[in-house]
Amino acid sequence: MKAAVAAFFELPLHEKNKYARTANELQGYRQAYVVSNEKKLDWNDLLALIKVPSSFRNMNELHGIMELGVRMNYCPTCSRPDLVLGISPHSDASSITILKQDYDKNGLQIKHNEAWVPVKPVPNALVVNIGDAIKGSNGLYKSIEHRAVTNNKKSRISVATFALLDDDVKLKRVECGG
Ligand SMILES: O=C(O)CCC(=O)C(=O)O
Ligand SMILES: [Fe+2]
Repeated sequence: MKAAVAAFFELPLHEKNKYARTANELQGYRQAYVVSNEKKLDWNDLLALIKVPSSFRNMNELHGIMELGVRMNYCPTCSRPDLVLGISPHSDASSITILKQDYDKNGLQIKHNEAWVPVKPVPNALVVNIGDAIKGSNGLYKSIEHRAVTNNKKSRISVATFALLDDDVKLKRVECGG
């Protein structure tokens, strides 16, 4: 999978732009390389896809018709990683997110007690994050704020898969425990 994602991002820009995301579209390719004096901005390329696998069409009450969103991120090396972020701080709109990150590069950080804590990659392991939809339905779980940093030695690829809710689903509190 990583080789396929890398092969896409290594294509010349005019080839990648054949899949460019247009206005009002969530899917497609876009670049976000901007340096600003006021704010750290994103230093990455991304390709987003949204799919509704047929086996998910009669999903559960939480998701309605569940969509799977896949965001492939490519952060090239950056000579000034202090000036940019791979991906700015955010929480995911999903119920859960399953993230594959390069096992030999640090990048992902989560906010814990007001500090950014690196999530050390574990070979062959996936990171599972709780997203806003679970946070909204049950105060016990927190949708985690996270970001990705760049480095000046190696480019980094990550692939995040989001379990997304149908737009019409109303969030409600889930009772836990007994
Ligand atoms: O690159 C990472 O480790 C994080 C990716 C991420 O947060 C996202 O795509 O929503
Ligand atoms: Fe995220």
